[in-house]
Amino acid sequence: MRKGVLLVNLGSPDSPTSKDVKPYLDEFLMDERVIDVNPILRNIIVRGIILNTRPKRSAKAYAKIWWEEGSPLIIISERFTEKVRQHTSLPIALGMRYGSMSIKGALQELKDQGVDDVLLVPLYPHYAMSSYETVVVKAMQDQQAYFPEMKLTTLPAFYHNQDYIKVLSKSIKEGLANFDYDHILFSYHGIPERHIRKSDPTKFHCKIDGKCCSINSVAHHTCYRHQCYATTEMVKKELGLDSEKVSTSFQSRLGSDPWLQPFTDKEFERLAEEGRKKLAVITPAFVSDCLETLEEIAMEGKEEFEEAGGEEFIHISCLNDRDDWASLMSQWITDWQTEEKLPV
Ligand SMILES: C=CC1=C(C)c2cc3[nH]c(cc4nc(cc5[nH]c(cc1n2)c(C)c5CCC(=O)O)C(CCC(=O)O)=C4C)c(C)c3C=C
Ligand SMILES: [Fe+2]
Ligand SMILES: [Fe+2]
Repeated sequence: MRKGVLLVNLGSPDSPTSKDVKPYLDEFLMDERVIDVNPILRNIIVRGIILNTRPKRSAKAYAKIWWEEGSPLIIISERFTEKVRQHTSLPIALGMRYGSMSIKGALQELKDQGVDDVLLVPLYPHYAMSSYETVVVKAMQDQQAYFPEMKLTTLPAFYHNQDYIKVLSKSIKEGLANFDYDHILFSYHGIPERHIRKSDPTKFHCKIDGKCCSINSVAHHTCYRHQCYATTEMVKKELGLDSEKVSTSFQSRLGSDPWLQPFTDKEFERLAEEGRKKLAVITPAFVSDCLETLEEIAMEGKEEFEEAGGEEFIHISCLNDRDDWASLMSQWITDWQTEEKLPV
Protein backbone atom coordinates (compact mmCIF):
# COMPACT_ATOMS: atom_id res chain seq x y z
CA MET A 1 0.00 0.00 0.00
CA ARG A 2 1.21 3.59 -0.62
CA LYS A 3 0.93 5.99 2.28
CA GLY A 4 -0.15 9.64 2.14
CA VAL A 5 -1.53 12.33 4.43
CA LEU A 6 -4.72 14.39 4.40
CA LEU A 7 -4.64 17.59 6.49
CA VAL A 8 -8.08 19.12 7.11
CA ASN A 9 -8.96 22.53 8.50
CA LEU A 10 -12.36 24.24 8.83
CA GLY A 11 -12.50 26.33 5.64
CA SER A 12 -13.48 29.89 4.75
CA PRO A 13 -15.78 31.59 2.27
CA ASP A 14 -14.33 32.29 -1.20
CA SER A 15 -14.40 36.03 -0.61
CA PRO A 16 -15.48 38.44 2.15
CA THR A 17 -18.81 39.24 0.48
CA SER A 18 -22.35 38.29 1.56
CA LYS A 19 -22.73 36.44 -1.76
CA ASP A 20 -19.89 34.04 -0.87
CA VAL A 21 -20.33 34.04 2.90
CA LYS A 22 -23.98 32.88 2.67
CA PRO A 23 -23.40 29.49 0.96
CA TYR A 24 -20.37 28.88 3.20
CA LEU A 25 -22.40 29.53 6.36
CA ASP A 26 -25.25 27.47 4.95
CA GLU A 27 -22.99 24.42 4.57
CA PHE A 28 -21.33 25.03 7.96
CA LEU A 29 -24.45 25.62 10.04
CA MET A 30 -26.54 22.93 8.31
CA ASP A 31 -23.98 20.40 9.55
CA GLU A 32 -25.86 18.19 12.04
CA ARG A 33 -22.81 18.22 14.35
CA VAL A 34 -22.76 22.04 14.50
CA ILE A 35 -26.45 22.89 14.90
CA ASP A 36 -27.51 19.55 16.36
CA VAL A 37 -31.29 19.79 16.34
CA ASN A 38 -33.74 17.83 14.20
CA PRO A 39 -33.43 18.58 10.45
CA ILE A 40 -36.71 20.51 10.19
CA LEU A 41 -35.86 22.76 13.11
CA ARG A 42 -32.27 23.19 11.83
CA ASN A 43 -33.63 24.30 8.48
CA ILE A 44 -35.87 26.89 10.18
CA ILE A 45 -33.11 28.15 12.51
CA VAL A 46 -30.41 28.36 9.85
CA ARG A 47 -32.24 29.21 6.63
CA GLY A 48 -35.24 30.95 8.14
CA ILE A 49 -33.40 33.00 10.79
CA ILE A 50 -29.57 33.07 10.88
CA LEU A 51 -28.92 33.33 7.14
CA ASN A 52 -31.20 36.37 6.82
CA THR A 53 -28.81 38.61 8.73
CA ARG A 54 -25.56 36.84 9.57
CA PRO A 55 -23.91 36.75 6.09
CA LYS A 56 -23.84 40.55 5.87
CA ARG A 57 -22.41 40.91 9.36
CA SER A 58 -19.88 38.10 8.88
CA ALA A 59 -18.81 39.44 5.47
CA LYS A 60 -17.98 42.78 7.09
CA ALA A 61 -15.92 41.02 9.74
CA TYR A 62 -14.12 38.89 7.12
CA ALA A 63 -13.35 42.03 5.07
CA LYS A 64 -11.46 43.46 8.07
CA ILE A 65 -9.02 40.53 8.23
CA TRP A 66 -8.86 39.38 4.58
CA TRP A 67 -5.41 39.27 2.98
CA GLU A 68 -4.50 40.17 -0.58
CA GLU A 69 -3.85 36.45 -1.26
CA GLY A 70 -7.18 35.38 0.33
CA SER A 71 -8.54 34.05 3.63
CA PRO A 72 -5.87 33.99 6.38
CA LEU A 73 -7.02 30.53 7.50
CA ILE A 74 -6.63 29.11 3.99
CA ILE A 75 -3.33 30.83 3.19
CA ILE A 76 -1.79 29.86 6.54
CA SER A 77 -2.98 26.25 6.13
CA GLU A 78 -1.41 26.16 2.65
CA ARG A 79 1.89 27.54 3.94
CA PHE A 80 1.88 25.00 6.77
CA THR A 81 1.15 22.16 4.33
CA GLU A 82 4.02 23.26 2.11
CA LYS A 83 6.42 23.24 5.06
CA VAL A 84 5.25 19.79 6.16
CA ARG A 85 5.81 18.55 2.58
CA GLN A 86 9.40 19.78 2.72
CA HIS A 87 10.05 17.69 5.83
CA THR A 88 8.49 14.40 4.68
CA SER A 89 8.69 12.06 1.71
CA LEU A 90 4.95 11.29 1.58
CA PRO A 91 2.28 12.89 -0.62
CA ILE A 92 0.40 15.46 1.52
CA ALA A 93 -2.96 16.96 0.52
CA LEU A 94 -4.92 19.77 2.18
CA GLY A 95 -8.72 19.84 2.37
CA MET A 96 -11.34 21.94 4.15
CA ARG A 97 -14.47 20.70 5.95
CA TYR A 98 -16.60 23.50 4.46
CA GLY A 99 -16.39 25.66 1.35
CA SER A 100 -14.04 25.15 -1.59
CA MET A 101 -11.04 22.79 -1.30
CA SER A 102 -13.22 19.82 -0.40
CA ILE A 103 -12.10 16.71 1.45
CA LYS A 104 -13.21 14.64 -1.55
CA GLY A 105 -10.97 16.71 -3.87
CA ALA A 106 -8.00 16.25 -1.53
CA LEU A 107 -8.57 12.47 -1.37
CA GLN A 108 -8.69 12.44 -5.18
CA GLU A 109 -5.34 14.28 -5.26
CA LEU A 110 -3.86 11.55 -3.06
CA LYS A 111 -5.41 8.80 -5.17
CA ASP A 112 -3.92 10.37 -8.32
CA GLN A 113 -0.50 9.96 -6.66
CA GLY A 114 -1.17 6.26 -6.04
CA VAL A 115 -2.01 6.64 -2.34
CA ASP A 116 -4.36 4.09 -0.79
CA ASP A 117 -3.29 4.26 2.89
CA VAL A 118 -4.17 7.69 4.33
CA LEU A 119 -3.38 9.39 7.63
CA LEU A 120 -6.22 11.85 8.31
CA VAL A 121 -5.14 14.87 10.37
CA PRO A 122 -7.98 17.10 11.63
CA LEU A 123 -6.19 20.39 12.34
CA TYR A 124 -7.73 20.78 15.80
CA PRO A 125 -5.90 20.08 19.06
CA HIS A 126 -9.18 19.30 20.90
CA TYR A 127 -12.07 16.92 20.26
CA ALA A 128 -15.48 18.49 19.68
CA MET A 129 -18.34 17.06 17.66
CA SER A 130 -18.54 20.39 15.79
CA SER A 131 -14.83 20.42 14.81
CA TYR A 132 -12.74 17.24 15.04
CA GLU A 133 -15.61 14.72 14.84
CA THR A 134 -17.34 16.27 11.85
CA VAL A 135 -14.06 16.18 9.89
CA VAL A 136 -13.55 12.51 10.68
CA VAL A 137 -17.14 11.58 9.81
CA LYS A 138 -17.08 13.53 6.52
CA ALA A 139 -13.73 12.02 5.50
CA MET A 140 -15.02 8.52 6.26
CA GLN A 141 -18.24 9.16 4.32
CA ASP A 142 -16.30 10.40 1.28
CA GLN A 143 -13.80 7.56 1.53
CA GLN A 144 -16.56 4.94 1.63
CA ALA A 145 -18.58 6.54 -1.16
CA TYR A 146 -15.78 7.41 -3.60
CA PHE A 147 -12.55 5.68 -2.55
CA PRO A 148 -13.61 2.31 -1.06
CA GLU A 149 -10.16 0.83 -1.68
CA MET A 150 -8.53 3.40 0.62
CA LYS A 151 -7.58 2.77 4.25
CA LEU A 152 -8.08 5.74 6.60
CA THR A 153 -6.27 6.16 9.93
CA THR A 154 -7.01 9.20 12.13
CA LEU A 155 -4.53 11.24 14.15
CA PRO A 156 -5.96 11.62 17.68
CA ALA A 157 -6.65 15.00 19.29
CA PHE A 158 -3.23 16.17 20.51
CA TYR A 159 -4.24 18.71 23.20
CA HIS A 160 -2.03 17.01 25.83
CA ASN A 161 0.81 15.73 23.67
CA GLN A 162 4.00 16.78 25.44
CA ASP A 163 5.78 17.83 22.23
CA TYR A 164 2.79 19.89 21.13
CA ILE A 165 2.68 21.55 24.55
CA LYS A 166 6.38 22.38 24.22
CA VAL A 167 5.91 24.00 20.81
CA LEU A 168 2.81 25.91 21.98
CA SER A 169 4.60 27.05 25.14
CA LYS A 170 7.61 28.24 23.16
CA SER A 171 5.35 30.28 20.88
CA ILE A 172 3.70 31.82 23.95
CA LYS A 173 7.03 32.57 25.61
CA GLU A 174 8.19 34.34 22.46
CA GLY A 175 4.90 36.24 22.24
CA LEU A 176 5.27 37.39 25.83
CA ALA A 177 8.82 38.70 25.37
CA ASN A 178 8.89 42.43 26.18
CA PHE A 179 5.32 42.34 27.48
CA ASP A 180 5.08 42.80 31.22
CA TYR A 181 1.62 41.21 31.54
CA ASP A 182 -0.76 41.36 34.50
CA HIS A 183 -2.77 38.41 33.18
CA ILE A 184 -2.81 35.72 30.46
CA LEU A 185 -6.19 34.57 29.14
CA PHE A 186 -6.48 31.25 27.30
CA SER A 187 -9.54 31.79 25.11
CA TYR A 188 -10.95 28.68 23.38
CA HIS A 189 -13.78 28.52 20.83
CA GLY A 190 -17.00 27.92 22.76
CA ILE A 191 -19.53 25.17 22.15
CA PRO A 192 -23.04 24.54 23.51
CA GLU A 193 -22.96 22.63 26.83
CA ARG A 194 -25.32 20.11 25.22
CA HIS A 195 -22.50 19.03 22.87
CA ILE A 196 -20.40 18.00 25.87
CA ARG A 197 -23.21 15.82 27.24
CA LYS A 198 -23.88 14.30 23.81
CA SER A 199 -20.21 13.36 23.37
CA ASP A 200 -19.99 11.71 26.81
CA PRO A 201 -19.83 7.93 26.16
CA THR A 202 -20.86 7.17 29.77
CA LYS A 203 -23.86 9.53 29.50
CA PHE A 204 -23.48 10.53 33.16
CA HIS A 205 -19.90 11.74 33.73
CA CYS A 206 -20.04 15.21 32.17
CA LYS A 207 -22.16 17.44 34.38
CA ILE A 208 -20.39 20.69 33.49
CA ASP A 209 -20.39 21.52 37.18
CA GLY A 210 -16.78 22.71 37.30
CA LYS A 211 -15.66 19.44 38.97
CA CYS A 212 -16.23 16.57 36.51
CA CYS A 213 -13.43 17.63 34.18
CA SER A 214 -10.83 17.05 36.88
CA ILE A 215 -12.11 13.58 37.88
CA ASN A 216 -10.43 10.92 35.74
CA SER A 217 -12.85 9.35 33.25
CA VAL A 218 -13.01 7.72 29.83
CA ALA A 219 -15.30 10.66 28.98
CA HIS A 220 -12.24 12.88 28.66
CA HIS A 221 -11.37 11.34 25.29
CA THR A 222 -14.31 13.31 23.93
CA CYS A 223 -14.78 16.08 26.52
CA TYR A 224 -13.84 19.37 24.89
CA ARG A 225 -14.00 21.26 28.19
CA HIS A 226 -11.66 18.82 29.93
CA GLN A 227 -9.24 18.97 27.02
CA CYS A 228 -9.15 22.79 26.92
CA TYR A 229 -8.43 23.02 30.65
CA ALA A 230 -5.78 20.30 30.28
CA THR A 231 -3.97 22.34 27.60
CA THR A 232 -4.02 25.44 29.82
CA GLU A 233 -2.70 23.48 32.82
CA MET A 234 0.09 21.83 30.84
CA VAL A 235 1.26 25.13 29.33
CA LYS A 236 1.11 26.73 32.77
CA LYS A 237 3.34 23.97 34.12
CA GLU A 238 5.71 24.03 31.16
CA LEU A 239 6.25 27.79 31.47
CA GLY A 240 6.03 27.91 35.27
CA LEU A 241 3.22 30.50 35.10
CA ASP A 242 1.62 31.87 38.26
CA SER A 243 -1.93 30.39 38.59
CA GLU A 244 -3.17 33.74 39.87
CA LYS A 245 -2.29 35.32 36.55
CA VAL A 246 -3.81 32.70 34.22
CA SER A 247 -7.41 31.84 33.35
CA THR A 248 -9.45 30.03 30.71
CA SER A 249 -12.52 31.21 28.84
CA PHE A 250 -14.70 30.40 25.82
CA GLN A 251 -15.47 32.72 22.91
CA SER A 252 -17.76 33.02 19.83
CA ARG A 253 -21.12 31.86 21.20
CA LEU A 254 -24.11 31.78 18.88
CA GLY A 255 -27.78 31.47 19.80
CA SER A 256 -29.49 31.37 23.17
CA ASP A 257 -28.70 27.83 24.44
CA PRO A 258 -26.26 27.54 27.36
CA TRP A 259 -22.66 27.59 26.07
CA LEU A 260 -19.46 26.84 27.96
CA GLN A 261 -18.53 29.55 30.44
CA PRO A 262 -16.85 31.80 31.40
CA PHE A 263 -17.37 33.84 28.24
CA THR A 264 -14.28 35.56 26.85
CA ASP A 265 -15.96 38.96 26.34
CA LYS A 266 -17.19 38.97 29.96
CA GLU A 267 -13.69 38.01 31.09
CA PHE A 268 -12.25 41.03 29.26
CA GLU A 269 -14.55 43.27 31.32
CA ARG A 270 -13.97 41.45 34.59
CA LEU A 271 -10.19 41.45 34.26
CA ALA A 272 -10.03 45.12 33.32
CA GLU A 273 -12.34 46.05 36.20
CA GLU A 274 -10.18 44.00 38.60
CA GLY A 275 -7.23 46.15 37.62
CA ARG A 276 -5.47 43.69 35.29
CA LYS A 277 -4.41 46.43 32.92
CA LYS A 278 -2.01 44.49 30.68
CA LEU A 279 -3.57 41.43 29.11
CA ALA A 280 -2.13 38.75 26.81
CA VAL A 281 -4.61 36.48 25.02
CA ILE A 282 -3.82 33.04 23.62
CA THR A 283 -6.21 31.09 21.39
CA PRO A 284 -5.11 27.43 21.40
CA ALA A 285 -8.32 25.93 19.96
CA PHE A 286 -7.10 27.16 16.58
CA VAL A 287 -3.84 26.09 14.98
CA SER A 288 -4.14 28.87 12.38
CA ASP A 289 -5.17 32.45 12.82
CA CYS A 290 -8.62 33.08 11.40
CA LEU A 291 -11.69 35.26 11.74
CA GLU A 292 -12.15 34.20 15.36
CA THR A 293 -8.65 35.25 16.43
CA LEU A 294 -7.82 38.15 14.12
CA GLU A 295 -11.18 39.92 14.29
CA GLU A 296 -13.01 38.70 17.38
CA ILE A 297 -9.98 38.74 19.69
CA ALA A 298 -7.25 40.95 18.25
CA MET A 299 -9.64 43.71 17.06
CA GLU A 300 -12.99 43.49 18.89
CA GLY A 301 -11.55 41.98 22.07
CA LYS A 302 -8.88 44.64 22.36
CA GLU A 303 -11.53 47.32 22.03
CA GLU A 304 -13.79 45.68 24.65
CA PHE A 305 -10.87 45.35 27.09
CA GLU A 306 -9.81 48.97 26.62
CA GLU A 307 -13.37 50.24 26.94
CA ALA A 308 -13.60 48.46 30.28
CA GLY A 309 -10.46 50.23 31.51
CA GLY A 310 -7.68 47.91 30.26
CA GLU A 311 -4.52 49.59 28.98
CA GLU A 312 -2.40 47.14 27.02
CA PHE A 313 -3.61 44.11 25.07
CA ILE A 314 -1.77 41.61 22.91
CA HIS A 315 -3.01 38.57 21.04
CA ILE A 316 -0.35 35.91 20.66
CA SER A 317 -0.54 34.38 17.18
CA CYS A 318 -1.60 30.78 16.67
CA LEU A 319 1.05 28.25 15.67
CA ASN A 320 0.35 29.00 12.00
CA ASP A 321 3.33 27.88 9.87
CA ARG A 322 6.00 28.07 12.57
CA ASP A 323 8.97 25.87 11.69
CA ASP A 324 8.84 23.95 14.98
CA TRP A 325 5.13 23.20 14.52
CA ALA A 326 5.57 22.01 10.89
CA SER A 327 8.53 19.96 12.00
CA LEU A 328 6.54 18.35 14.86
CA MET A 329 3.69 17.48 12.48
CA SER A 330 6.25 15.96 10.09
CA GLN A 331 7.69 13.90 12.97
CA TRP A 332 4.21 12.54 13.78
CA ILE A 333 3.74 11.68 10.10
CA THR A 334 7.12 9.95 9.90
CA ASP A 335 6.37 7.96 13.08
CA TRP A 336 3.15 6.73 11.47
CA GLN A 337 4.89 6.08 8.14
CA THR A 338 7.69 4.01 9.64
CA GLU A 339 6.16 2.42 12.76
CA GLU A 340 2.39 2.98 12.49
CA LYS A 341 2.86 4.97 15.71
CA LEU A 342 0.46 7.79 16.56
CA PRO A 343 1.01 10.61 19.07
CA VAL A 344 -0.72 10.46 22.45
C1 LIG B 1 -23.25 26.54 16.55
C2 LIG B 1 -22.30 27.24 16.05
C3 LIG B 1 -20.84 26.94 16.10
C4 LIG B 1 -20.13 25.94 16.78
C5 LIG B 1 -20.63 24.87 17.69
C6 LIG B 1 -18.74 26.11 16.42
C7 LIG B 1 -17.67 25.33 16.89
C8 LIG B 1 -16.34 25.47 16.51
N1 LIG B 1 -15.83 26.30 15.52
C9 LIG B 1 -14.46 26.17 15.47
C10 LIG B 1 -13.56 26.87 14.63
C11 LIG B 1 -13.90 27.97 13.85
N2 LIG B 1 -15.13 28.58 13.75
C12 LIG B 1 -15.03 29.64 12.86
C13 LIG B 1 -16.06 30.47 12.47
C14 LIG B 1 -17.41 30.31 12.82
N3 LIG B 1 -17.93 29.47 13.77
C15 LIG B 1 -19.31 29.57 13.78
C16 LIG B 1 -20.21 28.82 14.56
C17 LIG B 1 -19.88 27.71 15.36
N4 LIG B 1 -18.66 27.17 15.57
C18 LIG B 1 -19.68 30.55 12.79
C19 LIG B 1 -21.09 30.97 12.47
C20 LIG B 1 -18.50 30.98 12.18
C21 LIG B 1 -18.40 31.91 10.97
C22 LIG B 1 -18.11 33.26 11.21
C23 LIG B 1 -19.15 34.02 11.92
O1 LIG B 1 -20.21 34.28 11.34
O2 LIG B 1 -18.92 34.32 13.09
C24 LIG B 1 -13.68 29.72 12.38
C25 LIG B 1 -13.11 30.79 11.44
C26 LIG B 1 -13.22 30.46 9.97
C27 LIG B 1 -12.49 31.44 9.08
O3 LIG B 1 -12.82 31.46 7.90
O4 LIG B 1 -11.61 32.19 9.51
C28 LIG B 1 -12.97 28.69 12.97
C29 LIG B 1 -11.53 28.32 12.75
C30 LIG B 1 -14.09 25.20 16.43
C31 LIG B 1 -12.65 24.75 16.70
C32 LIG B 1 -15.25 24.77 17.09
C33 LIG B 1 -15.43 23.80 18.16
C34 LIG B 1 -14.58 23.55 19.10
FE1 LIG C 1 -16.82 28.13 14.93
FE1 LIG D 1 -15.43 16.84 31.39
